[in-house]
Amino acid sequence: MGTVAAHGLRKSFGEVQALDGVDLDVPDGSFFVVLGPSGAGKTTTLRAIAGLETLDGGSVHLDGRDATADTPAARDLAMVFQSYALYPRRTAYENIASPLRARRASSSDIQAAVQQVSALLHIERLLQRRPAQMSGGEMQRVALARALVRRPRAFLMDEPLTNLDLKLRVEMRTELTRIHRTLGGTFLYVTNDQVEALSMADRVAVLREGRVQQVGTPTEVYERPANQWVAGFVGSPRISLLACRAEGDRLVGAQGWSLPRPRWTTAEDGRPLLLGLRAEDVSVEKRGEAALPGELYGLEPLGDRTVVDVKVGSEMVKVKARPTVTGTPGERVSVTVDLDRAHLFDADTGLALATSGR
Ligand SMILES: Nc1ncnc2c1ncn2[C@@H]1O[C@H](COP(=O)(O)OP(=O)(O)OP(=O)(O)O)[C@@H](O)[C@H]1O
Repeated sequence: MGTVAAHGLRKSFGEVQALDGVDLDVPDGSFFVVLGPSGAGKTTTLRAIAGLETLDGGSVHLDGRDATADTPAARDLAMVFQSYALYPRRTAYENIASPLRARRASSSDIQAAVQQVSALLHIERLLQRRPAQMSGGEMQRVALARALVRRPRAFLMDEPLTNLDLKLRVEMRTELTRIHRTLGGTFLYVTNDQVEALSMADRVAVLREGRVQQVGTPTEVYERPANQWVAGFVGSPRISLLACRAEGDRLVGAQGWSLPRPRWTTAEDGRPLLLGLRAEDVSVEKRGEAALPGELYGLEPLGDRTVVDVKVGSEMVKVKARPTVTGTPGERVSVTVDLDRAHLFDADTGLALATSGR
């Protein structure tokens, strides 16, 4: 078993309210990612769960038992940090073996366990090297192996891929998902990288200023963001938000445009709203009924696609287009909107509007 539950975690550092009532329910065997920007409280949350931080309030339950007062060792959790924290004078083998030695396992058991985890991480050829003789990515694998070699209740991982170059990071994302599937333990992983969160997690909690904004599958968080902030934080290019209000069967933009009111929205007339458009749900290539008149502002070629910036009045809409798209700044264009995929937020509260039947 490996369920981790944190309820109402509160922690301040002087003036800074790092955790402001964090609730997390991490199911046994899940790959659970806490996603948030720098300073959101991700590390503090992990440290609190690990027992490394004294809390101002809240509780931590492990496998259903209150562990709030337990020592870090009694919690039986393994931490992996972005700094590898390997013993510099010991070989990779000795580093990986160290948690088992501390438990006085027999040397044949240690050898079998180190071999098994090294095969899983493809690091057999590194076992006799010391940290100074390894690359960052290799050290990261050894650090992971050291965490994985014992079977803790859960693994807590604090941005473990941050120090790797892009290629290795992409590789390690796939590796971690594979390792999770092979080992079947509970992974609680924190990151500020939405691609990591969306690609690896089976559940994501989005954290901002010490508060959980939304918990859901990656698809739910992306497709049905609970509020304007989550919509803006998750997704690249960033979602475009246009000020508007509902009037009868129309949606009327502050910049003078008007679109048919989406059938699914329950907004009352006149309330200030924000229309959220993801770059893949709009296009500049064709004209249609639901179109925003605009002016081409710039093109950002990204190889497999080009992001087109279109100015609609004084607001900007980002459009994902084919790499072959052409245009000159200043040119009049029209942005076609897939209204069934658009989002509406209350401009005052930032909350997503209740939808009917979507
Ligand atoms: N020991 C400390 N003393 C004072 N302030 C702290 C301490 N630890 C964290 N903080 C503050 O608490 C807030 C949350 O920090 P935390 O490290 O948990 O954020 P984070 O989401 O992990 O950020 P990052 O992605 O940059 O690591 C930040 O404002 C940080 O400056």
